[in-house]
Amino acid sequence: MTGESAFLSLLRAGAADPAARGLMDDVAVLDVGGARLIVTSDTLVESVHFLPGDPPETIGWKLAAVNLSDLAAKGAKPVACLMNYALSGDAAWDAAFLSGLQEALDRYGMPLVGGDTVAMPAGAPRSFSLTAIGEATSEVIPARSGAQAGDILYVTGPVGDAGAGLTVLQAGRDAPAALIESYRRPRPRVREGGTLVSAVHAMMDISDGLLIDTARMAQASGLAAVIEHIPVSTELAGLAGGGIGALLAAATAGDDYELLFALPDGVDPLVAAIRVGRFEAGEGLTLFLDGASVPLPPALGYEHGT
Ligand SMILES: Nc1ncnc2c1ncn2[C@@H]1O[C@H](COP(=O)(O)OP(=O)(O)O)[C@@H](O)[C@H]1O
Ligand SMILES: Cc1ncc(C[n+]2csc(CCOP(=O)(O)OP(=O)(O)O)c2C)c(N)n1
Ligand SMILES: [Mg+2]
Repeated sequence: MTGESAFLSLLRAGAADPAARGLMDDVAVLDVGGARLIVTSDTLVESVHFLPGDPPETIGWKLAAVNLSDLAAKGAKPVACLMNYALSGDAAWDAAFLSGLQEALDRYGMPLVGGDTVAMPAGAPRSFSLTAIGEATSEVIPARSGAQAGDILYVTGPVGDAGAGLTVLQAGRDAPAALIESYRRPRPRVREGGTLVSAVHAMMDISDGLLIDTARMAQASGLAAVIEHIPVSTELAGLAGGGIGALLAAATAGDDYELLFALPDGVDPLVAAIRVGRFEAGEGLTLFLDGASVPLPPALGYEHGT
């Protein structure tokens, strides 16, 4: 057994506590003393989630942002966080990391209240984890599994900018600053999640790619999903064009941190959102662009260990 999804299947077999939501959601939901806490944890690893040469401020920012994005996907209000930090061996680097982290924590109102610090063996890649705690803002906390046949699927913004930013950085080429910024400093949609939470049937964030995350929402909801539009920014279209290869790259690169949500047909999203598809009875994911069926790419998105 290799790979993230196979390992998660093993974990799911033992995830009986309702707080775990079957390990099929972005977060755990804990009922504690009448309050409902939303808890999530994500890790960033050098050369896996960020480039060794990325500015340390941006890595600190990103560690907070990817966790805040999971809170946003449940409409949760950030409460506090804990960080597990591996010293980089360079005090100035560590201080710069913390300044970027603090900027994000201040921006989104999520104080750091604890954690742990270690040193790694020489030569080990940098690695950092953060556990974010939020407070539910709605009676029903949207899961990935609540989409209904006939629902319309939306995203809160275009996809593929971060993936393109990574590609140009890896190639050492020049790129529009907006693409690099999307890769290094994702903006979690905390405000939008709070607005959407009471209206949506299902919601999650897009970390691994529009196609794979839509397929996950469809599977969790016991439905088929049809993607009819892959929205890209003008910066990305200017760099990569609007051909099918560029669109599929944008829909599978991941690192988008936009919200993906299902709303009943005819309901106004109330936030800036782009319609990308719909749910219907059945199972699986299909792509239908410009009136023509498009074969799915071999990889629908990012999966660790594959
Ligand atoms: N090592 C682990 N131990 C326990 N639960 C895990 C582990 N890795 C992932 N999960 C759980 O599996 C589910 C899916 O994880 P993931 O795809 O990483 O979610 P997300 O993209 O929202 O971070 C979540 O409920 C997460 O908490
Ligand atoms: C250097 C580098 N290579 C590749 C990627 C692409 N990438 C790595 S992990 C990932 C998915 C998101 O990370 P993950 O740990 O799966 O977060 P989660 O889905 O658990 O929120 C993507 C798109 C990257 N961000 N940086
Ligand atoms: Mg995760």
